[in-house]
Amino acid sequence: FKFDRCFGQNSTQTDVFEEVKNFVQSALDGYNVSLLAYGQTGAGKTHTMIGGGGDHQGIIPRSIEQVEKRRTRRWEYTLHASCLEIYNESIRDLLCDPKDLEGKSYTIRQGENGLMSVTDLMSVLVCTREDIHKLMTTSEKHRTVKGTDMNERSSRSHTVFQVSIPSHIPFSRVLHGSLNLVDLAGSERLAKSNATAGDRLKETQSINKSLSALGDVFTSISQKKSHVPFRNSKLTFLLQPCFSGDGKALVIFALSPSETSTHESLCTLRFSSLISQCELG
Ligand SMILES: Nc1ncnc2c1ncn2[C@@H]1O[C@H](COP(=O)(O)OP(=O)(O)OP(=O)(O)O)[C@@H](O)[C@H]1O
Repeated sequence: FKFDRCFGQNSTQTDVFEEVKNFVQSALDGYNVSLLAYGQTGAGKTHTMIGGGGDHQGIIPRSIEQVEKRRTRRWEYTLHASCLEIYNESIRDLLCDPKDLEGKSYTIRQGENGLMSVTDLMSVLVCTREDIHKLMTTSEKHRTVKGTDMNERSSRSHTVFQVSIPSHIPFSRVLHGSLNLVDLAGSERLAKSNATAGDRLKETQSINKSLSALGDVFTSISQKKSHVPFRNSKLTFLLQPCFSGDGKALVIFALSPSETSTHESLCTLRFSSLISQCELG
């Protein structure tokens, strides 16, 4: 397998972030940028994307901060953030109090400019570091996490942080870039997480189906097919602008060092191999 970069056990999130810094900033130049964390349960996707406090902040808070920092007096832009999860192929607003979800209908719509929007989704203006932290705390509180044999706080959904960035270049046009930071649900086999019955089984089947739809999209792109099946899952439909046209995508693969995870690690590496063959626009 060939990688762009490999980080070992002693790497810090700062090492990883140094690599992605310039990438996320291209959202300011009008690109639809997505950064996804992929891997089996417990491998460290959420740790990488969300992280903890202080020096242990993950990629999501660092990226939003990084983009916010580039504001100059000549280059005006605003950051509007929203956060959703895709659970059993349904969208939930993670910034909305669960008590207030009744009557809301979350549907993905494609605008005339090709960009996606989700109806009824809450969007907040982000101006300061405190705004980012508030956003992270609220969404963390509302995410669907359950204990499995592999991770006592396993994410059972795909979490998508979206930042839309309309920016006005003086005497020029308005750009509509976006940053989509995605913490994917685990890619493990059913038996591995012992999710073999009830709700947990349904969740895992739904996760596997949508990850397989993501794989189908990358297979079609790598084979330069005229039809790419974006509409086969909510996740791929939502991220369509990032995987075509003015899109940019970067995937971080999280691997478990344990020998018992060899099968899952190989599957993850095969997926990474497929993605490295894709050319976007
Ligand atoms: N690089 C790391 N350094 C320290 N702790 C880590 C690291 N990676 C993961 N962990 C810890 O391992 C546990 C599992 O990690 P995490 O929740 O990020 O996995 P995940 O891949 O998101 O799993 P799931 O798909 O089940 O949500 C957590 O307690 C996390 O803090």
